[in-house]
Amino acid sequence: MTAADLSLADEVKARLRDVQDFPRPGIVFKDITPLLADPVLFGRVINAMAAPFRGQHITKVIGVEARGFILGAPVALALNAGFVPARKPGKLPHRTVVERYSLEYGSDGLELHQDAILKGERAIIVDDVLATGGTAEATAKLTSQLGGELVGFSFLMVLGFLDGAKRLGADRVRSVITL
Ligand SMILES: O=P(O)(O)OC[C@H]1O[C@H](OP(=O)(O)OP(=O)(O)O)[C@H](O)[C@@H]1O
Ligand SMILES: Nc1ncnc2[nH]cnc12
Repeated sequence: MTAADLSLADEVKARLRDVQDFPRPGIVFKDITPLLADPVLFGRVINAMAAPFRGQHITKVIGVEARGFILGAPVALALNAGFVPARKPGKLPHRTVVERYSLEYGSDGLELHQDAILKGERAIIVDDVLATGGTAEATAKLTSQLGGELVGFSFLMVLGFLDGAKRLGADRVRSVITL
């Protein structure tokens, strides 16, 4: 880690807002909206999330609804890759593949369009938070079902105490900060 990375991590940590007991009692919710409102910091975060995957011939970036859209679309542009939305059930209009999963505060489902990723395409998954890893694991399963080659995961933050990285394979997980 360089000195510049260290100061970015510190700035990101300083700009997150902790909201106690949201959306359930006992959860400390990491609110990224103060960071998104700062265009300079937002731009530096996107650059840092794309950096580990530059030169790796990524052709698709999959962003997970909803906060993963905000980060995933600019990361896709930074990597000169296409953007693929992984959406909550019933939102995508064309034929889909579906996975259900549980997360830190509930359970849900995700879908990809069947033609969103071609066989052998090199893809990464982008999201704001890695908590239990349920969401990212479901997205990885969808990518594999379509025949994509999942190169890795890029998160803004990893909640290290929840062990999600182990579930995904720690060597494939990159993040700007770990909490
Ligand atoms: O690692 P996990 O335990 O699966 O949790 C991480 C997921 O939880 C949040 O999404 P949420 O479903 O709350 O959706 P949102 O982005 O629409 O708020 C977050 O944006 C990740 O996608
Ligand atoms: N603690 C948390 N804060 C924000 N987003 C989350 N997604 C899962 N857990 C979260």
